[in-house]
Amino acid sequence: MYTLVLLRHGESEWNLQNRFTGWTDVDLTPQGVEQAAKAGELLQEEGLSFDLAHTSVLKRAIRTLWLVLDRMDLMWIPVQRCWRLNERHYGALQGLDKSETAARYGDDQVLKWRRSYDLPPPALDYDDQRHPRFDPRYQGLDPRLLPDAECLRDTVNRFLPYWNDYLAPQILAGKRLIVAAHGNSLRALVKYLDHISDEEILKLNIPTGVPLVYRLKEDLTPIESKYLGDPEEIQAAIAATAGQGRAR
Ligand SMILES: O=C(O)[C@H](O)COP(=O)(O)O
Repeated sequence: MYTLVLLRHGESEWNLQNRFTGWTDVDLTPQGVEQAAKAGELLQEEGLSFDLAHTSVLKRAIRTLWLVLDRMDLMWIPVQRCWRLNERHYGALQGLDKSETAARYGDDQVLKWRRSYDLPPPALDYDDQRHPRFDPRYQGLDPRLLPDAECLRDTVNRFLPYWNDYLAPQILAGKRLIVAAHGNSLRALVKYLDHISDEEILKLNIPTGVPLVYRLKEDLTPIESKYLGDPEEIQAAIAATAGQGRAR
């Protein structure tokens, strides 16, 4: 049996402001910092440890990982960062207030943009200065790989090569991994691992800063998965995440 830990970053500045974030590189709030340290504590209390860590190239996930590893006295383990673990690209919605967007386009439309498998949000303009092609961290990549908006299917497709090339082989080699990433890049992984249907994935919300522990069989199919922490608080955090896209 293998163990794999997934962790969405702690609360970010734009989570707090309820704005679509995607590839925008915002930092953690003080509460997000606290959530990350608490996640480290919970992981340690659970008796877990790690050999390798993976994260995106966005600072809310990187800092969350730092705080977890610091809390666990594991700052020395190798960390691999990759754009393939980034949040789903939210296209032209990035920066907009989620509730205001729902008031304008309707709750149902925003739910589809946030949670459907195959409906991408409106794309960022190719010449928009926020387009990833202008960001130095993506300079070495084939520009055709860079998204201007993604539906979850697109995120699954860019995430899977990372699973196949790094995560799965490392787990099979006996390495204990933690993956600190984002609400929708982790939905992509959970969908893949748990074989969640395109319809059911609409209902999956992952809260900030709560470790999700998977136990996997030898063939990497899940035996079980569970969040660490107080079940009521976790349910409330999941419901709050789901509710962010409704008009007030
Ligand atoms: O990119 C974002 O706005 C959040 O990290 C995830 O947002 P969502 O829960 O609205 O998909």
